[in-house]
Amino acid sequence: MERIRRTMMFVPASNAGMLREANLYGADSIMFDLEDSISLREKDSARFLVYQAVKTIDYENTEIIVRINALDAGGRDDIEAMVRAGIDAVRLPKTETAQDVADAEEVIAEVEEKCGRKLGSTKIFAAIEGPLGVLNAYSIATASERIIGIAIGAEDYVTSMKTRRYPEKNSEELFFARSMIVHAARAAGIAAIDTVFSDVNDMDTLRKETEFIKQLGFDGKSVINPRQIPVINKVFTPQKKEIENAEDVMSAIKEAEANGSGVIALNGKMIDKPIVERAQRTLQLAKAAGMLQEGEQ
Ligand SMILES: CC(=O)SCCNC(=O)CCNC(=O)[C@H](O)C(C)(C)COP(=O)(O)OP(=O)(O)OC[C@H]1O[C@@H](n2cnc3c(N)ncnc32)[C@H](O)[C@@H]1OP(=O)(O)O
Ligand SMILES: O=C([O-])CC(=O)C(=O)O
Ligand SMILES: [Mg+2]
Repeated sequence: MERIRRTMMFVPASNAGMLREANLYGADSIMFDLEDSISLREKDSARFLVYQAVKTIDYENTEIIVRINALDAGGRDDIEAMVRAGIDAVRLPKTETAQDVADAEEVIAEVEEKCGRKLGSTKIFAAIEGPLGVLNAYSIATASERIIGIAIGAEDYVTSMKTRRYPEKNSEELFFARSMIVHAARAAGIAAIDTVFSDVNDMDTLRKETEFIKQLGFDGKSVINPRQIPVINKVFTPQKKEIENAEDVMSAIKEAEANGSGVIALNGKMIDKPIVERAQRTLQLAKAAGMLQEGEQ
């Protein structure tokens, strides 16, 4: 079954308590951070803590991702330890070009070979956090067979654009970058993940922002605090009414096909191929979110 990625929670890797409890909050993916939430003097101990955590804690079926440092700032050591620990994917920060992905992939492949892991088993998420990366989004998204998704990192992006975030103005400063990233991901057939929302007490704006990025086509959102998870998961989980509507669409099109037609009206609305594909997608997501059993519909 397809992996659902509504929420990817950043967990600062220097905090042993957070590492231990990271799986308790219902995030679809956990993303241990070795990069910007870790001070320089804690980098080595944080890497060691994540290695131990991944080796010894049962995170069950949750996807385990680690955000590494730039290759010339400790990232090679991060890859060495994380591939050995057996994580699912590496998140590359501040990806600017396809070459950045190729460079990381070379190190990952070397370590896989050295420690006997299956070649290609460590996947890559590339975070795009600056204007050059945005302009190169499609070549980044297609730079490696290992890439399973791209994400926008808005805090660094607005900083490099010499602006700031304006959630109170519908985040218009992010519209171009979000559009580029979601188009690149869709054209490449991989996941598109939106950026963090930094006010951990403003659930109302978080919900509105999540509804908006869902409207653009994103699969999910990066998270910085457990309290944000239920808000985002709810927006990205098909609701009962949507599931019922998708089931009605599937029944209607079966009836049309039985009568030799590819189009039919349901409650005054036209149903044909793209609408059927959307209904199938809703049912797939509902299954992945545990709302429907495998085999239903
Ligand atoms: C721009 C970027 O690079 S963003 C990515 C890097 N940044 C991060 O990873 C930051 C992650 N988030 C955090 O560190 C924190 O949530 C903060 C600093 C934003 C807010 O901290 P607080 O106000 O103390 O959080 P809060 O009071 O809601 O914490 C409640 C509980 O959740 C835990 N928690 C909070 N955030 C996280 C997290 N990201 N992962 C795991 N557990 C967490 C706390 O340890 C606490 O647990 P406890 O009740 O057992 O003590
Ligand atoms: O990737 C993210 O959403 C967090 C981040 O590093 C940024 O916003 O710069
Ligand atoms: Mg960043």
